[in-house]
Amino acid sequence: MTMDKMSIKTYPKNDVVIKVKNLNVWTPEEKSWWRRKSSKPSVVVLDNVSVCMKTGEFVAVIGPSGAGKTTFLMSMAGKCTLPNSGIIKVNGKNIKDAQGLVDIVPQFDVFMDSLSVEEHLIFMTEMKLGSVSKPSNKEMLKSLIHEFKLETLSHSPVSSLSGGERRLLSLATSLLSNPQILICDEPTTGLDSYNAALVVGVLKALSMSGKIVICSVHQPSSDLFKDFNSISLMAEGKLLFHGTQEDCKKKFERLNLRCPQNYNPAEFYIKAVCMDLGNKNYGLENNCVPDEDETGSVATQQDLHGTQRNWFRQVQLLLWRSSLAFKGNIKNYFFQLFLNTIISSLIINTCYIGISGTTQKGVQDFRGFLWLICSEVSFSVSYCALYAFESDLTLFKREVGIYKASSFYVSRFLSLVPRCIIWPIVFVTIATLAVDLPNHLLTAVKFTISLIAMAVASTAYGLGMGALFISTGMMGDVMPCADLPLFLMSGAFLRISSLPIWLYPLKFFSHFYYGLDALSNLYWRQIDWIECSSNTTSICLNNGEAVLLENGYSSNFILEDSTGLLFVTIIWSLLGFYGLKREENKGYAY
Ligand SMILES: Nc1ncnc2c1ncn2[C@@H]1O[C@H](COP(=O)(O)OP(=O)(O)OP(=O)(O)O)[C@@H](O)[C@H]1O
Repeated sequence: MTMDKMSIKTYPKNDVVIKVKNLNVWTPEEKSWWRRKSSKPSVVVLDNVSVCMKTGEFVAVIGPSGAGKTTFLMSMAGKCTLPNSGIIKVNGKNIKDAQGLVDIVPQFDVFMDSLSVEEHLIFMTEMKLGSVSKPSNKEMLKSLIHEFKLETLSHSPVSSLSGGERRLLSLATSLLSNPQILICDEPTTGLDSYNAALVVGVLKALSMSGKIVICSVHQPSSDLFKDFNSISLMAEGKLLFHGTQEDCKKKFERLNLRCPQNYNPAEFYIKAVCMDLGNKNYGLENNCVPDEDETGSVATQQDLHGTQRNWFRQVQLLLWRSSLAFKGNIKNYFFQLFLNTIISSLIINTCYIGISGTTQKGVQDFRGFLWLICSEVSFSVSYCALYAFESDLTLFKREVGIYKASSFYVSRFLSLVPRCIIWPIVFVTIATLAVDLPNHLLTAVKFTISLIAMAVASTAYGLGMGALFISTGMMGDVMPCADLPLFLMSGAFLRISSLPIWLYPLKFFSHFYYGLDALSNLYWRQIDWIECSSNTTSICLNNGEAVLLENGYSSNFILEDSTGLLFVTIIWSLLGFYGLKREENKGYAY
């Protein structure tokens, strides 16, 4: 596909202007908490940048490494995460009010890799535009798939795409909302010359269709470089030049810096500014510097929340996407089900064969049995939930603004609910087969319902822990430390009645306690008589009530355990949501 053949279906040709005035960006000063002295001083990243770009401009932002190109692009897209000052306006509107007019394609493409190209685009269309069944949205989707030559790939998983194809998919995704200004960070880096030409061709066609296309480019070949009609030359956070290729050439020639024939002009300019920075004044060739009296601000990514689908639709769409990812991963799911439930319940079943709580020896065994089914279910679901956000954190931070953090959290939680139902059913069915349960079927059903409620609370606990420690990656280290006091509160290892008074409130946060309390009550309340040997010298527990009393379990267990598990679920969900929101506030991932 060449640029000439490429004819991006347009999109109304409206004039668009982006003006940047006195843009300053700096890194925050870091102070160590034990000394007042700064441990990392603030560094200027962009130094008083002012520029104006107009419809049809295809801008190459060039400069040496660390010049501030990415920061400049992110600021213009309203996604800069560093402290900043200055004004950025699109068509006279403050950038934060210019929602949907600007979109960015970052250097690294991030997708949910198990989705197919078509599924990804449908998800994005639904999220950004609305129902794909609406004729205009259907038409937009079809034309983008066609223009970007993605038809043959539409059923391929994103993970199987080449670098160039992923770039095209990123571009198509950004163009769904028809932004007037498209910003691309190093769109050709890592691509071979064919794919680089393909991508640049597409971008040039877009600029010719009336958009402003701004790209940072690293070492573009001479052939590619001449496709750009504007250059922004940057070094050390300053914008040294902005204008046409011809003007740039003249400017350098006036400074006696002549690009040798057959030499790549982009490389020449970069080399020149690297060697001569500070000695020569390149001047800013910019024909529309913003008016003095203009006021406004640089938007942060949080300001740029465009129109979103309603919350329930967001949850539904995110669940749909998770289900697609799940379908691609179904083998793993069954393997986990086999290992976590079938194998471990078979082991328990084998070890506890024939036990009954009606003998003194059986009391100890049955207590152990109840603890094991409780802990196995809880640990398997909570540790699975612990890592649920980790793999998708970058994706979530890329999609900030498209949907709410709360809908992402809720959809992730809901996607784990089937596990909370299937795991206990399989576990209880197998594990209780060999033990002696009074009213076997009914008791097993009651066990299953209690374990399902406990599994939901354990999932909330795992998700909460995962979200709170996601950025440090320390959730796997922290969780066992939190598990210890929580399962000590279960009453399986330490009588609850013998807990020190100050530790007592902790039991109200323990899902292990509520789960084991429910199972114990369900079982021991049905044991009216426990055999006591006549020659025993120790205290004899002669019925189930006595066992419950000795452990310190509650008498009003249905109400206490159900409200307790609900309380634990809510507390951990709120903590987890706070953790996820904190990640969202850290800003866009670029
Ligand atoms: N979040 C940040 N925290 C600290 N320093 C930062 C941050 N973002 C950028 N910088 C610093 O700002 C300077 C400019 O970075 P930027 O990524 O914008 O440069 P660049 O021109 O895009 O570089 P390259 O061509 O190597 O990608 C660099 O020195 C970088 O270390």
